[in-house]
Amino acid sequence: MLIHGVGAAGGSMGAEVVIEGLTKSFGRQTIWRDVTLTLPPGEVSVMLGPSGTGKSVFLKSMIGLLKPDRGSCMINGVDIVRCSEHKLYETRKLFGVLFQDGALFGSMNLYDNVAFPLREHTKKSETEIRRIVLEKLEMTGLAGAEKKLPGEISGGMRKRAGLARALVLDPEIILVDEPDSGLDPVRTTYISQLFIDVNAQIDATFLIVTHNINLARTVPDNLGMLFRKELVMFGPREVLLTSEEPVVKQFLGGRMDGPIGMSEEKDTAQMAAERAMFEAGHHAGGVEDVTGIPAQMQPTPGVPTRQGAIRRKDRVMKILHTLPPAAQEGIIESLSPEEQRHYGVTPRRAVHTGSRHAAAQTMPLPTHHQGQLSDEEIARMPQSGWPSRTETTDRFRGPGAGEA
Ligand SMILES: Nc1ncnc2c1ncn2[C@@H]1O[C@H](COP(=O)(O)OP(=O)(O)OP(=O)(O)O)[C@@H](O)[C@H]1O
Repeated sequence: MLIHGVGAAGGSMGAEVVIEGLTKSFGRQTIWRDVTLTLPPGEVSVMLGPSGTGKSVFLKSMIGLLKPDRGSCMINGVDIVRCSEHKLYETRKLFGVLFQDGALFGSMNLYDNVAFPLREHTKKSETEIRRIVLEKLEMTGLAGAEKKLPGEISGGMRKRAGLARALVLDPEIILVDEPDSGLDPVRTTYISQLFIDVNAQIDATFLIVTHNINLARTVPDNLGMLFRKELVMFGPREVLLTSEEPVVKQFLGGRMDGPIGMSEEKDTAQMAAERAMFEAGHHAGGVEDVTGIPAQMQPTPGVPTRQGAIRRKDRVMKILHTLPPAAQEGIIESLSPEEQRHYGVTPRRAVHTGSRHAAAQTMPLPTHHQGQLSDEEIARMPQSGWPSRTETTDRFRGPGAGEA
């Protein structure tokens, strides 16, 4: 998607979202409990989870459309769970939300749909509104489609129009509910590329909830997973993509072999019976040979560098020693030789095989490191070797393990 007329990422950076001990039930049914995680500013995070685990409820709780029973969700010093109606109204303006079908008004053309929040929430003149609407339509590849009604365009276009509308109030946080629903894999990749490009242009914090494994493996900086009413894990993408946690492994492989069953979770007897079947040779489905950490999607050439990705490098290097060995290795391998020197780390494997490294070799290397840590800060970073597997995986297990 070509992006014209939009400058380098400027203005404010995305907001950090700090969620602690968040619990939500409807009557006696607990949806999830004790969810603790931090969405780092300007980074892209994906929340995975089998159907019905409450991913949509989670998004709605973040914008105060649903009231959690316990816990807090802090954004710029405001707790969405407990703040006044007035504060909630103000804080909601920081969010851009892209609902599954774009949630457009069927009787309004795209121009009026995208202009709607500006007319509703600002006192801007129609001239100013026109400038903003056309800019956002251009950004989302919809220039020229202003007069179309939602019913006259494809599902992918409706989603992009929903995104254009989510962008008009300059959001600091963008929430996306199942962007791939109803889209083919190619269109899903295009919309993913658009998220990365928009993130690079406006540096907003993204949270995308999805079932889509491809998207989860290639788009975000951070991955989380909800299962059995809890946040199983949340952390840098490399942690989940190399995780041995059965539910994470099963989900990312799209396999039948594991704790997730046909409708909800399996009981022990069913799991054992199925295990025997898979061991006897029945194919568990999914993509078992696609494991490890694929290259992350990058902004389209010509689009500014992602400030969130730059900050993330320093952030993950600071917590590197707390991560499981396979994740550490993945992170170190994702750095250019210059960055490895800058952070004082070396890849463990001297000889690489596989497509990821081959791809990395053909990419132009940055001419200077992209992190922002001073030499002194790097000197103070714990580089105490490789921690033991048990020590580190425990940190990424269970609801208490939410720090990104
Ligand atoms: N307003 C509500 N009142 C009562 N129960 C609700 C309400 N909203 C959602 N639920 C219940 O919460 C659970 C989680 O729903 P949610 O839509 O968040 O799941 P999800 O993970 O987004 O699923 P999917 O991937 O299928 O969209 C479901 O059992 C649903 O019935």
